Amino acid sequence: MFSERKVLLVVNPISGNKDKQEILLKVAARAEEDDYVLSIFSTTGIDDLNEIRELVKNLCPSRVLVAGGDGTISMVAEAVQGQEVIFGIIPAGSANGLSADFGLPVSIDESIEVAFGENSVHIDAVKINEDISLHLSDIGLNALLVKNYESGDTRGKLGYALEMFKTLNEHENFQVRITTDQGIIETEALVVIIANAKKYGTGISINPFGDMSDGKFELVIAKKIDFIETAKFLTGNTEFNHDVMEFLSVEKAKIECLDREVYFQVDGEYKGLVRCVEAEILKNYVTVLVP
Ligand SMILES: Nc1ncnc2c1ncn2[C@@H]1O[C@H](COP(=O)(O)OP(=O)(O)OP(=O)(O)O)[C@@H](O)[C@H]1O
Repeated sequence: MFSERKVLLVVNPISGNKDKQEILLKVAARAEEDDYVLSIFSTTGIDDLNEIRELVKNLCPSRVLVAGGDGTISMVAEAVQGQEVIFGIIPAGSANGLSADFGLPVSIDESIEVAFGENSVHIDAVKINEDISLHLSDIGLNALLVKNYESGDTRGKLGYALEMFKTLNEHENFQVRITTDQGIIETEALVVIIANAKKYGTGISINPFGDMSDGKFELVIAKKIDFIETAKFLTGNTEFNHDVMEFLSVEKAKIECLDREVYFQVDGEYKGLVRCVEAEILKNYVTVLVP
């Protein structure tokens, strides 16, 4: 039987290069106010998924709150999936793309208010090979940027900006074959994005059709760098030149890189080089507290 009054807070101590003390103190105060028994789990970066899964099974909290970036949020969503909990987010990463897509407030006080509130939505996830993505994953240019960022010395938005120059120089297009129930596309690509959501944490809206609860995900295929099409993206225009950009809304896809292995990232976590990814929607994956 799940207790109504237990809350687990999962904190990533290193995300976004931010001290989490204020969050811990404020969540503790709010939990006490609302008569919740609070437990805290601090991630280590090693086997967190299994440890949190076990902890949630044993503790039976009714709410699990996460203070971290997108990688931590996705990992905890996977850990609590299938268990009877609702999921609250206190944005504490460097980019916080997922939180932006949910329209979550950026201030700690307001996000704690939402995380202890009653308003929730079911959201889908995308299973990509063995990984779970709630937000945006991709192969190609952006995944190389994530790889460079992870191995760089500077965290936060400045870190991304510094690595962008290096990444644009290093990147090469690749040949890809994409098989869906809408047919087969074979093309050269700069990046293929598997998008459950709309925006990267930088605020760039990459998928104007994104809806995390619609039972589908989008494939965004950018074939080359084109400033006019990029400007259209940024201004929310959805009429694209199909020689440059292609969108598909699907439940399942197979993406094969034909000429070489390509960089792959899931919700901001670099996963290595891949030759093939298979993606499938998992409908109503978790329940998330929203404003
Ligand atoms: N205690 C820890 N020490 C080192 N790495 C950790 C620790 N806890 C979690 N991690 C790593 O943090 C990553 C997830 O970070 P997350 O996406 O939440 O934040 P972020 O916004 O990416 O933060 P940043 O942008 O500063 O990396 C995972 O790779 C995970 O292995």
